[in-house]
Amino acid sequence: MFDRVPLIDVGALVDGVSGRAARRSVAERIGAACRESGFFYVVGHGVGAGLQAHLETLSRRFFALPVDEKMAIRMARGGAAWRGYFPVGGELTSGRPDRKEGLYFGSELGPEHPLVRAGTPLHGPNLFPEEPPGLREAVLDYMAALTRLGHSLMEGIALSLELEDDYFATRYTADPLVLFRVFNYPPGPGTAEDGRPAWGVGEHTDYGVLTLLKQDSAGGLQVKSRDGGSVRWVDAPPIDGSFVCNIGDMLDRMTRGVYRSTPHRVLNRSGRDRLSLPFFFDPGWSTEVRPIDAPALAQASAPEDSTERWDGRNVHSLQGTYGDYLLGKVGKVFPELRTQVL
Ligand SMILES: O=C(O)CCC(=O)C(=O)O
Ligand SMILES: [Fe+2]
Repeated sequence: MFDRVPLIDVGALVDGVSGRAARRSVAERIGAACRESGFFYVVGHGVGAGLQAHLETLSRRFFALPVDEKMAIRMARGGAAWRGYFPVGGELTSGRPDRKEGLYFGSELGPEHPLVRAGTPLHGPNLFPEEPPGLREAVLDYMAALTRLGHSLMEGIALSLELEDDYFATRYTADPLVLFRVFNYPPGPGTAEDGRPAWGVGEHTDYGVLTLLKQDSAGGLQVKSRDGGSVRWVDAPPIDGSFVCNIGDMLDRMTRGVYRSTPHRVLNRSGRDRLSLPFFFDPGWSTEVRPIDAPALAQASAPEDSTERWDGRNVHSLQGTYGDYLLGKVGKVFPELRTQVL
C-alpha cells in the first residue's frame, strides 16, 4: 500500500550528456515507483513551459466555444481514425458516461501511409478545429515533444529492469502508437442522479505502456492503493511544471505484474473547469506484447488478478496484437461510434 505518488527529476535521461551512473540512478527511482504504485511525477523533462502554456490557452479557448461549433469536428466525422471532439457524457470509461468533453488526436498520418491505406483503425489524419487558429501547430509540436520524452522514459524503464536501454524501442516503440487527448471536466454536481459520484473519468487502467499527463491546477486525480482487501484512494494533486506518469497494461503484462498498471479516476470538485492533457505512448499497432525474459523478473508470477481488476480481464493471458487489445477497449468506451465507424 502506498500513500503518495513520488516525484522524480528525469533530467539525466533527457539531457543527452549525463553518463551511465546518473541515468541508472534515475532509472532506479523510476523502477521503485513502478513497483510500488505504477505512478510518479516527472520534472526536469525538458518540455518547454511556453509550449505547454500556449496549448493550454488554446485548448481553453476551444472548449469555451458553443457546443454546435465544437461538434463541427465531432468524432463520427473522423471515421475509423477515431479523432475529433466528443461532448460531455459521450465517453463511457467504465460503463457509465464520464463528466468530461474532449478532443482526440494522434500521430498525424496522411492517406499515403501504409497503415492508413490499409484502413487500420485509429490511424489517419487529425481533425483540427478552425477556431482557435494555431491549435493544430501547438498540438503537433506538443505531441512531438512528448514523443521524445516517451522514448527517454522508456530507456529509463529498460535500465530499471537491467535491460539494454533500447529494449523497448527495438521491440515495440520504434514506431509508437501515439494517442493524445485534451479533456475538459466541467464543474458540476459531485453526484449523479442515482446518487453515485459523477466521475469525470471512472476507475480504469491505461492500456499501453506509458501515459504522460499534464493537469491544470484544479486537482481531482486519484490513484488506487491496495493492500489485500483494503483500498485507499490516494490524491495525485497538481504539481506545477510536472507530468504525472503512469504505466499501462502492456508494461504490466511484459513485467508479469511487477510493474503494475494501477487503477485511477477523476472527480472534479474544484467548482471550475478542469483541463487535463493525457498523452499515451504505446506499442506499435501490430506488435505482439510478450513477457520480458530477464533476471530482474525471474521471480515474477503473472498474477491471475482478473477478479480484482476494474474490467475483469487478465492482461497476462492476452492473445494477439496490441491493436487487437486496444480496439476491444476503445469499442467499449464509445459504443455508439463503434457501430457507426468500425
Ligand atoms: O484527466 C486525468 O487526470 C486522467 C485521465 C485519464 O486517466 C485517462 O485519460 O486515461
Ligand atoms: Fe487513465
